[in-house]
Amino acid sequence: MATNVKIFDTTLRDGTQGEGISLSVEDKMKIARKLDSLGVHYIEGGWPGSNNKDIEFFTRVSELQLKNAKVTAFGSTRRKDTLPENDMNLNRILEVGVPVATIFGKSWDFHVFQAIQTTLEENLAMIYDSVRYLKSKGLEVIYDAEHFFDGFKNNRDYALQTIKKAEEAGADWIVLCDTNGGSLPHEITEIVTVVKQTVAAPIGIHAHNDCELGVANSLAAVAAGATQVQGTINGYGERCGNGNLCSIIPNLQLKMNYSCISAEQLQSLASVARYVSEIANMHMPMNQPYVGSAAFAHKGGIHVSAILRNSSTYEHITPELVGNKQRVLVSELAGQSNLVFKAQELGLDFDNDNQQTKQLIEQIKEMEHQGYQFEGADASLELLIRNAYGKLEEAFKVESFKILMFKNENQPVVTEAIVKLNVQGETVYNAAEGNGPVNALDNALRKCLQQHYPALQNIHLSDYKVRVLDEKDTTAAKVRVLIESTDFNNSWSTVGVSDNVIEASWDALIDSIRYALLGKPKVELHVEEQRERLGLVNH
Ligand SMILES: CC(=O)SCCNC(=O)CCNC(=O)[C@H](O)C(C)(C)COP(=O)(O)OP(=O)(O)OC[C@H]1O[C@@H](n2cnc3c(N)ncnc32)[C@H](O)[C@@H]1OP(=O)(O)O
Ligand SMILES: CC(=O)C(=O)O
Repeated sequence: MATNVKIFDTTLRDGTQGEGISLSVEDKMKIARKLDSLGVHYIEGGWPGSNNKDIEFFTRVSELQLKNAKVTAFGSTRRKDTLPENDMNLNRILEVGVPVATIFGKSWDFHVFQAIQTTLEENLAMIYDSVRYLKSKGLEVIYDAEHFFDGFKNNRDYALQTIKKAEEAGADWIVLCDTNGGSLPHEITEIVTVVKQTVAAPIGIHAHNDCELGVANSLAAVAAGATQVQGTINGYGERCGNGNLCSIIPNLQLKMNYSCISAEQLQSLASVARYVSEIANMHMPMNQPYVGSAAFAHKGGIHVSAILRNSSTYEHITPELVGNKQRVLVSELAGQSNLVFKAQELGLDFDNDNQQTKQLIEQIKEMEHQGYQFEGADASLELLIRNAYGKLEEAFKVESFKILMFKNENQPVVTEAIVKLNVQGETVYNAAEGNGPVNALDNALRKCLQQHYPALQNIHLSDYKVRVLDEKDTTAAKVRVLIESTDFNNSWSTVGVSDNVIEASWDALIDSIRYALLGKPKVELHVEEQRERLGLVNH
């Protein structure tokens, strides 16, 4: 039977020590609920001795009625030369009413002298007294041996004495911390093996990522006998972060045959990772292993050709096991197989030997050479594919557009756009103002189309990015514009390229609206409505 490994999540404590991350109480509550449904065993909610926000989280967390996780509060061992019952940090842990306390103490003699400036004996007493005090109050106590690996390398005997003190005082877990993240996997293996022979309490690992080894070191510790892993979602945390649970959990479970969470819970991993990144307002790297949007995205034509035959040729696991999915990108590196895959996704039927497919691939490669980028503009790509195979019914044709901008001194700039379209045989002409040229064009375009296509009112632009393609030409440089649009249920991206930023924006905008109108029938106006629109109604 698979050995159980307990997952201790410290996103809400060590995760918030990462630069740029600040979570409100409400954010912490939302993340705690997600972590609980993911099935982690411990949620470290914060340090009640540090701030009122964390205290409020602990007082409110019972509202969540968590099903799987125990909530734990963090703190340090008592201050030097005091009694534990007089120590504010320890008492705050008791006051917030958690069932589990996680306290850290010093294992590195260098830190005892330099950071807390006391004697080796007093540090041992601080560890013993603090664990004992919390145990005497009935709490489960997790003892985090800060800098254990550095301490072991510097003074092995003393480092081992510190954890023996914690065990003697009744600690339920001894967690070995690679606090500075400087250890290598083989060192972790050797040291955890020695610790296993020295203490009987269950061992945990808390590995920082400063050598990009947070995950590898956590796995090495488990292989050497640790049965608790502390880490964070997406690896957030102090400096370079903590061991990333989004990689540690699937590695333990899918590669090493340990059991952490259920197979069903594992399938929510990618969505938990994205959810936490949204709440933390941290960009999620697309190439993040297991859970990133590119973790199973195939770009090279050789790869796509093979995965069409068998996905395992270029995928180390089935993406759905962690709630992710396979994607195929089309770019200048594509072969015909990439297009065949895309076409199948769109429900279009064509094969490799088709002459049109070959021409379309050439067209895409040439356009990418000119500066287009289709892997970030799925909707423009779909329009191109549909057009090439005669499956694109155009809702409208553009006849012309014009932009006027004027500024009087001390007055804001006024921008007006005039757009002329042919909407299935009918010429439509409209003008609109906007807070810039792209906004004015968008408004005029909608005015032309809205009456025939009411669905447009639910569609808006959610992002607009401009990238200069050849900086050396400065203001005359070619630019690529990427527009993201949404109708609240779906979002799609389109691209335009030109040496005129307005034209590039217009092309991306037109693609966005065309895509939005795919498959939408034109609503015919009654004679009265047409007369009203043309201003021929007598009021
Ligand atoms: C490895 C880790 O990630 S540990 C967690 C680190 N996280 C944080 O520090 C975030 C929260 N911290 C805080 O809010 C504050 O630092 C507090 C409230 C804990 C302490 O604030 P202050 O009392 O102003 O102390 P300050 O932060 O300046 O210095 C740390 C103090 O803790 C003491 N200390 C450090 N580690 C320990 C320990 N394991 N046991 C006991 N005391 C400790 C230091 O000796 C120092 O006290 P001193 O100045 O009397 O020698
Ligand atoms: C306890 C902790 O956060 C560390 O040692 O890194």
